Amino acid sequence: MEKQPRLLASQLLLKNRVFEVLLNRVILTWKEIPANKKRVSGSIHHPFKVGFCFPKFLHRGKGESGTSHSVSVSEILAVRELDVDGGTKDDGRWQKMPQKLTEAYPYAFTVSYVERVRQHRWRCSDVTFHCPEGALCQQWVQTIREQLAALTSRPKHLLVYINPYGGKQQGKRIYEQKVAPLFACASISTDVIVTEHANHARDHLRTEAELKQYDGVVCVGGDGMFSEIVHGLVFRAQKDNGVDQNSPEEKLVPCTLRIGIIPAGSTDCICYATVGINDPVTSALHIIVGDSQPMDVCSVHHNNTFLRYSVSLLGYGFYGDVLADSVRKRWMGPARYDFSGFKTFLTHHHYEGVVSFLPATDTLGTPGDQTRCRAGCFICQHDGQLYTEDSPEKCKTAPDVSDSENEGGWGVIRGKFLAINAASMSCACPRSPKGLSPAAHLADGTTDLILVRKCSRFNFLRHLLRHTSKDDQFDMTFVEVHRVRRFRFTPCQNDSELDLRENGKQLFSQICHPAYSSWNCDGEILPHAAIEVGVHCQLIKLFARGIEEQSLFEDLAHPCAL
Ligand SMILES: CCCCCCCCCCCCC/C=C/[C@@H](O)[C@H](COP(=O)(O)O)NC(C)=O
Ligand SMILES: Nc1ncnc2c1ncn2[C@@H]1O[C@H](COP(=O)(O)OP(=O)(O)O)[C@@H](O)[C@H]1O
Ligand SMILES: [Ca+2]
Repeated sequence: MEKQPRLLASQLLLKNRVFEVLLNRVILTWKEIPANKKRVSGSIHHPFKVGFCFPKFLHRGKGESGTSHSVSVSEILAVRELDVDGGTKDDGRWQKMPQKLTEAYPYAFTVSYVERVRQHRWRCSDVTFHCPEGALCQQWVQTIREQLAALTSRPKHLLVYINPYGGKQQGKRIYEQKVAPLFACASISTDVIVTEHANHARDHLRTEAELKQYDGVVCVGGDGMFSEIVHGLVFRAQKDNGVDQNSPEEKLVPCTLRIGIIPAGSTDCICYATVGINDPVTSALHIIVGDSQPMDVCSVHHNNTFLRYSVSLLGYGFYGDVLADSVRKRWMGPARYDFSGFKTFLTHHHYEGVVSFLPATDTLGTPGDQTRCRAGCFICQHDGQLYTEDSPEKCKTAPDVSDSENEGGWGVIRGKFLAINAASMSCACPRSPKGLSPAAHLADGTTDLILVRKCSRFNFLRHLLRHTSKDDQFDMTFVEVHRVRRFRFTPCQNDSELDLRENGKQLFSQICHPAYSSWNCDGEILPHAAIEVGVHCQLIKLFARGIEEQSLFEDLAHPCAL
């Protein structure tokens, strides 16, 4: 690999120890100089001469050197000059010989950067380097600033919506205390709107917001609030491009503005599944460094009329009933889902209907894969397509699409279901870290259709519990899963119920066993049970990068090992 040209190299003071500090186009490194190799030690003679020289790395071998740190330039948040003790800092001339090491380094600058701590959590760390000369200090600050200015993917101006009532009603406090200071540190300017009612953010984005001036939209809230932002932005993109949302077959125009999620809701599965953790500071840092993660969006129609978009879960039966029951219990906060979940489990209703679906036969992955959608996912980079122009030989073992009996053909399944779930991403969340469909992809243009047929309470409990353990929740006789591009659902009444009704026991039947459930669409109840769903590959983009592999971020945390 070609070596990156050096931009700056100096010996600077950090916490009273001398470090070799090096900046090239991609990385800032600082490495302690062992006492025996220091050119400057406790008694100082010519501390200023070290400034502009370009010394070789003094030590490469292990054990010989002191501590060494590196940070990728793309993960530096800001740099600022520090106003250190003015006593020794005058017009550039020295009044007297400095007695202490620190006196010989009277200028300083601080670099704020992303530090990875455990479990995908990011923090903002500061390191302050002391310089012997003001000019050198300024040169460092200016060079790093120029490097940061050249990073074009970073947002400069953001539109922020805060739902003050999401989750535990902490949205405003979380933004003001944890996020706003970081945006200010990174010189990001913001226009902040605290929502006053449901759909405030959606309607503002649909009509009023002057989107051209922004580099992104930030959503402080939960999955429901994120859904509002998606609806506003997707509607706006279609309106501006003359696309009719009501046509289920229409190809939608992608949104150009990226969306950042500061988690402050109840489930926060979209944040969790795209970042790996629900942590406001981590999310703010992903926004600042200008990450980009494309995501699929499902459109939901009823009788050729547009109903809603879904990004995470479309659930009929169990998850629909949980949501319907929890709506009136919002006062309980996030615990409402546990309460309603338990209650719905006990009622154990099943629903009859017909599911028809267009299988995604030409994709690289399957729902049973052990591989996971992670940062830089290979499958998502190819839009989930099996054949790409640049790699026709890549997938020789895959079935020949033209021979497949499913080509253009729809599968049809009629049955009695406890749950019908369509997960267009894993839906990982703190409740289920692997999610509803662990192998689903964020941006492959498909959704995983999970059909849970009528079974005993005991078996359904086993299935639910497997969402929280290593065991495969799909490996059960009453569960099947299909990776699909489109699907339809038509409810129908159970024959046995019709019999009951004909026998004049309607009331009993309706109370004990309602014919219809409702669809939970990213936390919203849909007004119709009969729906048609299509996946729109990579319709939106998030300020995220997907979940980082543990080993990858360990390497990045110690890039000297690379
Ligand atoms: C007995 C043990 C049961 C464990 C089952 C664990 C499965 C959990 C899978 C949850 C998948 C959640 C998908 C996300 C849905 C959100 O869009 C929605 C709305 O979230 P919000 O209120 O806006 O944060 N939340 C719910 C629970 O429907
Ligand atoms: N100011 C507001 N007052 C009442 N409801 C709001 C307000 N702003 C947003 N909402 C709605 O609150 C619902 C829940 O918000 P969300 O942030 O997802 O929290 P949670 O995860 O707790 O459900 C969303 O459907 C959103 O439309
Ligand atoms: Ca997908």
